[in-house]
Amino acid sequence: MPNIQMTQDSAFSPFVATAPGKVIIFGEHSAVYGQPAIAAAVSTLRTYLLVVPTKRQDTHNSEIVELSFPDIKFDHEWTKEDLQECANYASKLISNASQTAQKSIENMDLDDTLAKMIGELLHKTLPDCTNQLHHAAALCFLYLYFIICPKLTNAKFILKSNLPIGAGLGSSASISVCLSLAFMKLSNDARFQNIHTLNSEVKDLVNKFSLIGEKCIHGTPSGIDNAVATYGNAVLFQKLLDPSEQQRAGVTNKMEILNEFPEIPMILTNTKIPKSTKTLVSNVNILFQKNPLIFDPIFQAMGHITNKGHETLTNIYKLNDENGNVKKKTKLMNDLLELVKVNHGLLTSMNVSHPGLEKIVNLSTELQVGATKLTGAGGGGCALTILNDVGNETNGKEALENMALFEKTLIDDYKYDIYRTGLGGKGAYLLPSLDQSIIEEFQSADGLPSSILNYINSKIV
Ligand SMILES: Nc1ncnc2c1ncn2[C@@H]1O[C@H](COP(=O)(O)OP(=O)(O)O)[C@@H](O)[C@H]1O
Ligand SMILES: C[C@@](O)(CCOP(=O)(O)O)CC(=O)O
Ligand SMILES: [Mg+2]
Repeated sequence: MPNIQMTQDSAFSPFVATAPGKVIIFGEHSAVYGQPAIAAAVSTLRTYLLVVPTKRQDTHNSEIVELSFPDIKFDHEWTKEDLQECANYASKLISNASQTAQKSIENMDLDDTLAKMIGELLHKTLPDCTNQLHHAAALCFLYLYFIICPKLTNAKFILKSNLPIGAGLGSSASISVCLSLAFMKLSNDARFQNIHTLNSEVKDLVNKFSLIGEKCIHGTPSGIDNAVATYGNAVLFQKLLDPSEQQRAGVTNKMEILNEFPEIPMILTNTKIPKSTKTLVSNVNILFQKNPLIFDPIFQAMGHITNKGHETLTNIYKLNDENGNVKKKTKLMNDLLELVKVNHGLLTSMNVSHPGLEKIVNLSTELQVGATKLTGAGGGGCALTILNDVGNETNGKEALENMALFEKTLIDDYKYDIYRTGLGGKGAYLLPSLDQSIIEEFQSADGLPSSILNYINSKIV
């Protein structure tokens, strides 16, 4: 580790970038194969990135870039010399991109040479790094750094999240969005000058850069997670696979913000069984390559579930809005639960469930509290239980007792965590100025104390 001294004055004021996690309601995995999927932001579970100027240099008077990722116990700093070769290559890449039909770097695919050069840089500067979590996070950080502001030094990036990591709630996308926003703010590129307004143009850029970050972490993302982390709310999303269709539409995916999205009673359960999206997505691809005639129809069926689910959710919203009749609502909720069950069954058929997830599925069936599906990549992580419409005429005392028993069993017997959180809400956000006391507390506190969360969240409007 370099011996650090204090030097010149700061070049920018500390700021925070934040982005939420997400829950996929219908269509994980099939989304990667161009099928529609529905997801919603979980705006209470977010990643927060504090960026501060460092005013430090190492013993050879080299400026540095520092990263502090305490959630995964990963700290590192690179000197300007460490970063120089990749920065030179990336600067050429950025300038070449502006002369192509795509016009700018965020429209280009992941550059294999740059990714390889960063791999070598990591091998040289972190020779003992065998931790996959560290490696993926460092690759995402450095790739976005090089393609957005490769000349930046004297900055420290402190990233903390109250989202469970690797649990299917989109922590990778939320960090990609925070890093993209932060690097865009620190870049001198004229295209990012309106960044504070976070208007739709800026959000479109954040969405594109964060998709590149997701590619660094798990290879072939559909783009739904970073879209929700960027735009917030609930979205109906479809990746366009056919280049001619992309060209016709002028975009690489179709996305509709769902303004008619009802509040649905649900519980999220985190099994705490670790999983890697990269591995699960690649395992599904192996199955698909081997038997496309079997798996393509499964993906298509999941697409139909999403469309039917969209229609059902919209009808529930309309009924709620009109204070509509209970019988109709019960029927619609039953339709929704049916779709949840089929979606989970299809995910199981592509081998992305886990015995720890099946325990939740079985318990919710046994106690008749609702229907459960895995959410996110599966293989562990979280399950989403959509609950019966408690409170209607068919649900009395017994239903409430079963609900209590469901939660108690999950927590006390299975040792799982549960979240009772609403869906939707604010997407990416930038806080350009902060009280000094918050900056200090953010850096020194273990995790994210409520004083920090309350302060930052109260400013997200
Ligand atoms: N708070 C965090 N700090 C550092 N890295 C993080 C953080 N959250 C997510 N990551 C990165 O994202 C990866 C997890 O992404 P992924 O496997 O897609 O799971 P998910 O997106 O479901 O949480 C981790 O391996 C790590 O590299
Ligand atoms: C499996 C997938 O559909 C969702 C992955 O979500 P997560 O990383 O498990 O939160 C992949 C994707 O859509 O990019
Ligand atoms: Mg992820």
